[in-house]
Amino acid sequence: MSQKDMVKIFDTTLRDGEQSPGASMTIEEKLRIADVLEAMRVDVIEAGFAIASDGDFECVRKIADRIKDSTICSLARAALGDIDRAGEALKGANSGRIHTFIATSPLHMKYKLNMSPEEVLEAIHASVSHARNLIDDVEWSAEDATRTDLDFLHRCVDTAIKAGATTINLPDTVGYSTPDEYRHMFESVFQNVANADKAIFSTHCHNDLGLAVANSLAGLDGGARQIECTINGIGERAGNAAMEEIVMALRTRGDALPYETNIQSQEIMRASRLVSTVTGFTVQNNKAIVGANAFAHESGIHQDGVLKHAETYEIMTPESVGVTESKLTMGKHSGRHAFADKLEDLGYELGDNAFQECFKRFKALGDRKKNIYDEDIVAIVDDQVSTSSNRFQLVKLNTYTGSEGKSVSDMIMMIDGQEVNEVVHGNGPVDAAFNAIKKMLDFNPSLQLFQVHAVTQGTDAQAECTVRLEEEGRTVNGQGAHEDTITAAARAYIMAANKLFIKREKKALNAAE
Ligand SMILES: CC(=O)SCCNC(=O)CCNC(=O)[C@H](O)C(C)(C)COP(=O)(O)OP(=O)(O)OC[C@H]1O[C@@H](n2cnc3c(N)ncnc32)[C@H](O)[C@@H]1OP(=O)(O)O
Ligand SMILES: CC(C)C(=O)C(=O)O
Ligand SMILES: [Mg+2]
Repeated sequence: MSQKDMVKIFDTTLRDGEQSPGASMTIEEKLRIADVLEAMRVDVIEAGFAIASDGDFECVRKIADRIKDSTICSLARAALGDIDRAGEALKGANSGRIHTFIATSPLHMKYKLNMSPEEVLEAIHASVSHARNLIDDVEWSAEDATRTDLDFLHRCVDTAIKAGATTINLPDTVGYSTPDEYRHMFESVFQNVANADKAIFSTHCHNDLGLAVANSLAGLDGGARQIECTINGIGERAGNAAMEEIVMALRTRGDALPYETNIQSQEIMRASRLVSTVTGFTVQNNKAIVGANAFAHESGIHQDGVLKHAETYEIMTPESVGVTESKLTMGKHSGRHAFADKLEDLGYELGDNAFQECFKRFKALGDRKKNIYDEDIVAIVDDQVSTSSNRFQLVKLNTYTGSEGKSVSDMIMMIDGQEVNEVVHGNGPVDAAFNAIKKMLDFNPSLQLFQVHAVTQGTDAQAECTVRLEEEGRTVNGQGAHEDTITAAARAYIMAANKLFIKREKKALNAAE
């Protein structure tokens, strides 16, 4: 039997999440998100704030009619009209909840509500009792609980429970609290409110200081058994506690956090992508659990570790959150183990020398290029493999060019094991490079084709060049790849030259026989 306490997950992506500036969602989009939340087995879905608009009312109504496995909830101020509207929208729900709230901090009571503490207590009693007359499941929230005087908070909670609230939520509305303070607030309420055991207590933390998840978990230690959160942590200002972080913290650190949720964590990625698409809020790459880099490794030491045993650098499996597999991102920090693994994936089997040469070129490319794609590695390997045993090889090329005057090519080539250097002019950098090769090899074939394309996207993409040369009726093609287009062109030309010389030699041999 499990020793862990169950914690309800109350998702407010469709209510507090939608309060993020720019995150408005259509009814159809909200229905799609509600479907995914139900599939994740979220306990409570806060579908909207029914009084806010006819559209919000319709959203709550339609979600209540459609979703059968999760409790559907609507927010309502401490106002009878709000509560009636919420009750109306929830009529079709299998399991409905009215969530009514009022601010309890001195600041909010004085400046925003213009109400005395006694008036707020009366409003709590009136609103919760009214809601209980409409529905059995009533949640009451003390808005700005963390800046509320504790003695007054005890009285408010006591009043709400006496009036029939079944869930008591103590939000850190402005993300002001620290974990110790937040835990202590719950402990204080449990110690000072006689009937506290009659309700389930809930956390609702905002992320203004980046503490929303830590505070929510501290709330569990204080006795809360429901957490309010949103997918991707969206919500008012800096957002709410992120559901995926809470769920995976509880799952991964069950040893330190003895709580369980009903959430099907393999649905997390699907939910995250849907919310991101619908709201247009991209998830930052380094976002915990759902960021593009959450299961990606670029540095060689980490890649080596993950290849040998994933747990060296992964504290949860990618599959557990719905990611197919971890990603070994190839880049300048990668090492030989990861490069060998990538080559195997791409179907290459290289000998030792070719491997070392390709790895050297890959590292050099990594120094110049931000993202290295599979296509880049294929281009390097194909280029290297097809040129490594050739008589003529490019060692170094510098070109000097501009909008005026001739271009200059300063090239070193290896010709039959000897380095040869030429500095040659041309009409543009490619012409200068080709002239240098012609001079060093003392030949003058006709250029029939010169074609360049980018291997991947971006201005730092490698160029792949094709050159076709013709000499005395013999035609050959050469290819070359490099992040410097002129170098790629020179490599292609030299490859074609190698083929042409082989053909020449064959012809001479045939003639001699
Ligand atoms: C912490 C939170 O996330 S709270 C939820 C915040 N979400 C939203 O506000 C989104 C939806 N809101 C809305 O559509 C609108 O604000 C409505 C429909 C609720 C109200 O609109 P309006 O009647 O035009 O009022 P407005 O928004 O300008 O002001 C809010 C009023 O509600 C009062 N109020 C605020 N909270 C509460 C409360 N919990 N209980 C009772 N009254 C409240 C304010 O004091 C103010 O009253 P006043 O008009 O007497 O000064
Ligand atoms: C309405 C309440 C629960 C809220 O969103 C908050 O206090 O942040
Ligand atoms: Mg909130």
